[in-house]
Amino acid sequence: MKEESVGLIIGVSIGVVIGLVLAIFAFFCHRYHRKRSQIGNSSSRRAATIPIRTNGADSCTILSDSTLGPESPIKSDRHGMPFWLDGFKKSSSMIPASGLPEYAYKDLQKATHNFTTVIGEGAFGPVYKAQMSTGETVAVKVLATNSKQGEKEFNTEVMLLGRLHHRNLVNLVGYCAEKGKHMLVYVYMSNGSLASHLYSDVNEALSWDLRVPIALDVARGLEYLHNGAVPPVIHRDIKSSNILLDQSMRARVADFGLSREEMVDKHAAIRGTFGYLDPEYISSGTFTKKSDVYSFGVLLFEIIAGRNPQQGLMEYVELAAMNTEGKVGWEEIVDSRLQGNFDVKELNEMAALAYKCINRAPSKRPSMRDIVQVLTRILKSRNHGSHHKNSLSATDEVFIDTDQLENKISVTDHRREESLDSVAEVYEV
Ligand SMILES: Nc1ncnc2c1ncn2[C@@H]1O[C@H](COP(=O)(O)OP(=O)(O)OP(=O)(O)O)[C@@H](O)[C@H]1O
Repeated sequence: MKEESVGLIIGVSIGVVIGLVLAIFAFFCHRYHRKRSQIGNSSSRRAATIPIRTNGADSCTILSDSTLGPESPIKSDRHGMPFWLDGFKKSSSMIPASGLPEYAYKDLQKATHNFTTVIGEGAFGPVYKAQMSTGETVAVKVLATNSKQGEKEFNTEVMLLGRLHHRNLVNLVGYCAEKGKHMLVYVYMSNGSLASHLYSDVNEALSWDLRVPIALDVARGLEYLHNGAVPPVIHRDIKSSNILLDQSMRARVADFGLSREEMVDKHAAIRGTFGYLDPEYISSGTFTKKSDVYSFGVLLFEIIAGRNPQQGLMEYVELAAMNTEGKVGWEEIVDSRLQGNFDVKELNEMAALAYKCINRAPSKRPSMRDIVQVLTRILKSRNHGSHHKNSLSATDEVFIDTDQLENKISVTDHRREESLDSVAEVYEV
């Protein structure tokens, strides 16, 4: 009996020990599997960082892989960084990211007759006209230097323009990053830059009738950048040589090498073009949408006067503004080549708008949306005759509070662009 109970106790003890071992094993197995599945989930949700602009202080949009979808072409390296941040070694990754096709070096070489068809030269490098074998004509900008800054601007253009589409922007149609060369391929603008029409002795003086629609085209391009693009874009270098004209003399905004989102960059060197720079930006180092508005105001005066802002245009404007004392008009600043061939009312309205844009206080400057509305109205009354009942005078403060409107009507960027377009279409009869 004694022996039997000892055996029973030993048996129970062994059973308990085995049970405990099994329980501990099962517990660790469970924990291990849970951890594995957590790792799996978190890596599939890990944020992919998509550089929107890599010029200067990088500004990024964070999208999760799940947002991108399982078939997302955007690949991250083991640190979760996109490949194309690493220079251009893996530039083909930019194709799906930018949505732009990559052109073959040899095709561009052939289309430009071995890079002999130069049509311009900018800070970025030479620009060539290229006749592709498909029949399309394009403009090819070749990055002249291998500097880091140049590469950054190349990256900026590809990433930025690849996602921006508007008929008043010079759309990027592709790029080439081959054989150590970096090239940007654009829609060809057969009438060259606005500057070449304002200042060239070869081209005839631009008629007044064309100047107002050109101003509206530029305003619409900028309005899209400020309010249609997600995230918004500030151009930072609005000037007449960055406005290009197509065969019907419709204008598009070009050159996004300096573009970036709104930012404070007190320590960075002032960038942009002398004569067009917002004084507030110079003193504070803060570049905002209103700094683009200032440059646009200078451009409007340049269009009116046919004078270069780098050669004292604004002093001339300030003198005229003092003389007018709000009563007379701006006739004295009009391009002398127009010799009376301009509409005085339109001129006064456009100059009054330009003067608002160059107000020293950014908060007193109109937004690009306001500007589009005013210029649209000017052209609308041109088409309807100057005695149109509902037309508004230049002195009326009619800037619509579109922010308030926006709160009421939630529209997608696309629809918003379309609705603005339909307002602006009015003059295109
Ligand atoms: N898409 C295009 N179609 C036709 N001509 C173009 C095109 N892009 C540029 N050009 C021509 O090449 C010139 C140089 O252009 P680019 O944008 O490189 O420099 P920029 O704007 O004149 O000067 P910067 O680089 O200093 O701003 C333009 O003035 C224009 O005459």
